[in-house]
Amino acid sequence: MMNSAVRIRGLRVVRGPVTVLDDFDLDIRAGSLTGLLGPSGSGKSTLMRAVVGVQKVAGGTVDVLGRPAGDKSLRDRVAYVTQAPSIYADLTVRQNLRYYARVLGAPMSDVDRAIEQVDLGSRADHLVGRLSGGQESRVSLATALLGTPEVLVLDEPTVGLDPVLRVQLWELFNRLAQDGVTLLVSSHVMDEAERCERLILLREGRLLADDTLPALLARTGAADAEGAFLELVEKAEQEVAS
Ligand SMILES: Nc1ncnc2c1ncn2[C@@H]1O[C@H](COP(=O)(O)OP(=O)(O)OP(=O)(O)O)[C@@H](O)[C@H]1O
Repeated sequence: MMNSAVRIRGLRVVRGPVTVLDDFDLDIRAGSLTGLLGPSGSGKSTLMRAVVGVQKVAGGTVDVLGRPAGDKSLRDRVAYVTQAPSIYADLTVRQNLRYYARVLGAPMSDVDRAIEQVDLGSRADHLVGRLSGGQESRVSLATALLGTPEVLVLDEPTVGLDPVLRVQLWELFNRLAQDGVTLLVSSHVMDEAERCERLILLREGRLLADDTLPALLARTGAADAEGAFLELVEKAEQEVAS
């Protein structure tokens, strides 16, 4: 049996007038790097919110590390970075991280390690308010690396980053997974699929595919993730029409 870090069964989420997820099942293996891909509005953030336990759900179960999502015992075992950075513009990078380390009860020695991991060593004493958007989102990411979270849920962490930095971050995610961390990382950039061990393709709250990139390409005959996605969308639409 798979050693699941995340186990979702029959999840139903309704936001306003929209049923975003319905009868949704998913297992994420412990120590894996899973890419959650799909167009804007497909339900990626909603799914991530459910995994970290901040989303009101209308039905089904979400278990993380064997506990219900959002359970108190998961507080320092699961880290979540949203698209909106929750860091202080009037503090330096290091001051922000020291603050979060204190809040989380993480050792102060984690601060410099996390700053190095996101490649912000040369900016450690700069005010966050004076950083670029990409640098700012890396400070957010660094806060999630404090302590030793077993599950990292990252909502579009590479948005606004240049290609070199994006590659570096995906390398970091892969290294963390090799060290046993379970990562769920969303993106609407299909070519990021190449960097994940496993892909989840979402469209309108439906799981279009849950596979490795090579398997997905073989199955669809497409040359890349974007082509595979379009192929699967077309197939799904034909099924609905027939
Ligand atoms: N606060 C909200 N109230 C009502 N509906 C919402 C709310 N937030 C999101 N939705 C709806 O839920 C659906 C899924 O949104 P979600 O943010 O999960 O998508 P996403 O794939 O993460 O998109 P993006 O890449 O743009 O962040 C969309 O139809 C959206 O309009």
